[in-house]
Amino acid sequence: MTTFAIEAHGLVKRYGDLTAVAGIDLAVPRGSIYAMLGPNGAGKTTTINMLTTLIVPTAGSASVAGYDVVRAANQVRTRIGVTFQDIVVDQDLTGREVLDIHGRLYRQPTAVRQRRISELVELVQLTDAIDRRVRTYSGGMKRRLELARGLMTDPEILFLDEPTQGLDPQNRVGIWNYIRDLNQTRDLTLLLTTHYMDEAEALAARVGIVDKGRLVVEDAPATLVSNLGADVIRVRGQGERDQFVAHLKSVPFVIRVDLDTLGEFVLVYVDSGSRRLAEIVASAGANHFQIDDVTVARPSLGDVFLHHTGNALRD
Ligand SMILES: Nc1ncnc2c1ncn2[C@@H]1O[C@H](COP(=O)(O)OP(=O)(O)OP(=O)(O)O)[C@@H](O)[C@H]1O
Repeated sequence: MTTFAIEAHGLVKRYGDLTAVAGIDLAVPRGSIYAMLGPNGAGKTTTINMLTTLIVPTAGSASVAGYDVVRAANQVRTRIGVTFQDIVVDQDLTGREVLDIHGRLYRQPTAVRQRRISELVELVQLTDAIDRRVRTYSGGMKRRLELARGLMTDPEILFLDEPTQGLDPQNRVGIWNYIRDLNQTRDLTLLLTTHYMDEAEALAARVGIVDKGRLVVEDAPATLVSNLGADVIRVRGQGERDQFVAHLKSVPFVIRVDLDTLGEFVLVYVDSGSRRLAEIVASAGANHFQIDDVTVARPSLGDVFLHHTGNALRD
């Protein structure tokens, strides 16, 4: 048994001239939660589709649960669960029928299917709704049913493509709790994609930031953030901005300087915002930059994304 549930080396997917995934390396330890964070079109779904054997890589290799995703695709399939971004089930079916059909696809005997369904329905709290048509479910209930479907075959590894897309905050937190529970109580490895920074931060031991088909940086969320600096001073104003920025870059306690995507704010990463604020304000004045607005905050994963890609993380 390898220590990694998911491994990828130089994974590439091209569609004609378009490179959807441009060489991704991954090593996700067994029993951990890994989040791929990136904007729409970054290549997250394509990566998941390769890892779950739905599409064949153009180049590179990957193994899931110790099996090669191309040469041993069937072995991989019996060890994973997948939940998709969109509800893929026929909405005229009842929740129970959806789960039952999924079990049949995997040739589970009737008794096993029935046992799994009653266990999972309780787990995702759909007991009262399980015999209703999926069409009548709320968005949160459909997601929970998707989770249950992904778990029908008792997978070692669960892939979740944007598990809380389109849900309200309360439902999102509910799904997060299920995901955490699954990870802790069943030692399930989870790989999820998201473009919500709070989701990656709340759930994942490690976050890989994906942009334009590449993994630009990967680490524990707290490490990614603290590498930027303890605090970020955001400054908006008018005048000699370039001169101000050039000066900041020469100040010893300034760890990094970025501009936000609109070029509106100068982001000054420092060791201590409260201690350095007065000096930053003074140096703006000395460099002919008149401050309109200044705030001090802890950096976020959004700042990490901006720093590494030059873009804001947006839908
Ligand atoms: N079957 C396909 N044929 C052609 N291009 C594709 C195909 N699938 C994906 N792409 C392109 O590959 C790129 C990556 O898409 P992908 O869906 O993997 O991104 P993503 O990060 O999952 O985005 P989202 O958050 O919107 O799901 C996009 O430019 C997309 O248009």
